Amino acid sequence: MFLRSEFSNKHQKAPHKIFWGELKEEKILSDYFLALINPSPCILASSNSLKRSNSTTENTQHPVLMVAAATSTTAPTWPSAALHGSKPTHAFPNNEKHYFQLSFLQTSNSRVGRGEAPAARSATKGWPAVTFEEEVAQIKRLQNGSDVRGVAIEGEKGRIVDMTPRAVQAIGESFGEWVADGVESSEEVRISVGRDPRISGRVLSTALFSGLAAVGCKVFDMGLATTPACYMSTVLAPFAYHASIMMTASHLPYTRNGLKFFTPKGGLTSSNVEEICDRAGRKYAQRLLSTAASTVNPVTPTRVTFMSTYAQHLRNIIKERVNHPLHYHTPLKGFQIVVNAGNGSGGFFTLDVLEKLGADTTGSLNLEPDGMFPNHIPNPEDKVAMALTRAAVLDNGANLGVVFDTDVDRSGVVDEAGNTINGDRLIALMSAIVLREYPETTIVTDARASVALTRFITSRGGRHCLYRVGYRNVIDKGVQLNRDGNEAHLMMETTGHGALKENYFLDDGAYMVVKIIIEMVRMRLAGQNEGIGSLISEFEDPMESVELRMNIVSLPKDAKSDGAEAVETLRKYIEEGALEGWELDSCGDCWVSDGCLVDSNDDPAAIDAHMYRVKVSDEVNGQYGWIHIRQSVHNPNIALNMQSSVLGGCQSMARVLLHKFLLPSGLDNILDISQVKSYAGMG
Ligand SMILES: O=P(O)(O)OC[C@H]1O[C@H](O)[C@H](O)[C@@H](O)[C@@H]1O
Repeated sequence: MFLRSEFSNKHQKAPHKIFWGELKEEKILSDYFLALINPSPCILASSNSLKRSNSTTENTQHPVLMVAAATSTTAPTWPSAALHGSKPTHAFPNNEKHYFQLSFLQTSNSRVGRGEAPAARSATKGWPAVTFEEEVAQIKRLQNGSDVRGVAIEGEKGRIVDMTPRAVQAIGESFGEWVADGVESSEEVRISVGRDPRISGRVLSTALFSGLAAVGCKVFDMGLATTPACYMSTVLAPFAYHASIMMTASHLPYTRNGLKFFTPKGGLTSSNVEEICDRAGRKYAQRLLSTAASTVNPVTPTRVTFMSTYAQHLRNIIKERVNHPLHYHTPLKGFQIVVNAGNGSGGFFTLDVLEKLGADTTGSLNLEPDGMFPNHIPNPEDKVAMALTRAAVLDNGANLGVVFDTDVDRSGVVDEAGNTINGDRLIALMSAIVLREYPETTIVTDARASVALTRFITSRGGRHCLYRVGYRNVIDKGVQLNRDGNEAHLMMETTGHGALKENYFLDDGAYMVVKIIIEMVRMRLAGQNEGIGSLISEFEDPMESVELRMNIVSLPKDAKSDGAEAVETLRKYIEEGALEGWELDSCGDCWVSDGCLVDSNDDPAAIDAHMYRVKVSDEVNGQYGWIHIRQSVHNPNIALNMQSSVLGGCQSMARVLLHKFLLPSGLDNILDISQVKSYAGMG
């Protein structure tokens, strides 16, 4: 009898799917292995050799099949040296009973993956059936809010490859069907695909093309592209595709990859993506459990050079809005703008937008796409990225520095004095620009924004709506406010994601920069020479601002529900008055003037992660800070953000959290609270 279960490998500190087996005959085991690995070369290692040769197994391009002796005293000794490039052979003493745990740890560039050996499984007599639901769940777990994200190549300790070509193919098929369902006419469904420079992009996009083509879609390959460009390919003539997919994992490590989906109506919502992943999971599982071999059939998509049309579109916006009285076609003449693309997809902005408009871009950094991101993570929240850009601006005496994330849906800037403008400060800058154009408009942000930002917005006549973390939540809230008659022109997350009503409500880092550049030129034309940073000179940073994480240490399948329970438990503690001076923020109809949020408003989108913001006061200072607790979108952890207007305020909040909540509630059994302990000075 064989059992199969999830299990945490203590050496790898990560969950792995395992096969538990009691094996009597050499033949069965070796047949199973041969069928499973054939024809790919693989490494076969015992748990001991794996322990000893971790580096070997992690660096290899071959799948690793781990064979760990479990409880048996007669467990076989596998060759301690890993076998490369050949099928494993091992003589088992006949007619002896052996107990094994078999686990696929990692795969790459391989036709064999965890859960991807259908023929082998069904052909192996007596081997346990893999449950359909489990395989569906694997694909469903790739959903990350409104995106798909997963590990595409080996390299991360404790993470298995789950974004495999077959998974991507199945998602492509179900997205193609989903799009076709929404197309009224009988015309052929046309879908474009772009990607960032990640090294897994080429192989995975081949799988995506194949999936889309398999359900009858005509596929257009944009090659290296940006996320906003993918959306724009659905609206700009003559392209106007029915839909588009951007393959990217944004600022995540080079090992990850992901998908973002668009139709002319905008980005898909979390529930759309859930539906697509559910459908894809069924396809994937059916295929996996059938005896028929399944392969990724290569198709040749039509290659399009959309990025040059998109760059021209951005140039036209700048030309038209600046409307330069002397040189209409080169409105950026006389400006030096340094771009740091972080070796992601943003380099085009320097060459095809700024230089063609007359800007000097000397001093720009990391423009060459490189899917290993050798210099730093392309991310405007990254300290190195911002510091290098600041240095480049100051060294070159530039007027502006621009930092893009990998796929250019986020950006940050540096003003000519070297002030870095990201997070809340970027929202303040954009608010100043937008409120000039649309007085009294509502600005929607996530609830990690500072009280000072609310003050900044309201003092300029605007209204501030704080909403749930997650850029789609923020954007959807803005869409809903407009639909309900509350004009909201700017929706921005503190991560740098931002959308404008005038730009299709599209999450678009390039458009933010376009707006800032237009304002910079406009200011100079109006005789204001202080530079863009002067628009936020009154903005105050919070006295203290901290983010801590608590990893959820339960089994992966329980992590989501355990995370939700932890967050909900804090809510109950606060509602019951267990934490003196702590009060849940609430904002009734959801737009407010003085900054508050409880995540109880599940309109327009269903709650994808539990989160609350809590106001914190004491007798001496009155209300001095807030704490925001939430489930992470990407990883099994709880994020804690705190801000305080008094020195030591964040530490005192951390202490209360530790002693009045985490320890008494017993949540320290499912959460790793070491960061909180150490911040509270107790670690
Ligand atoms: O939950 P975390 O790991 O902190 O990530 C949260 C962030 O994830 C992505 O980057 C989304 O694009 C953001 O909208 C979100 O704020």
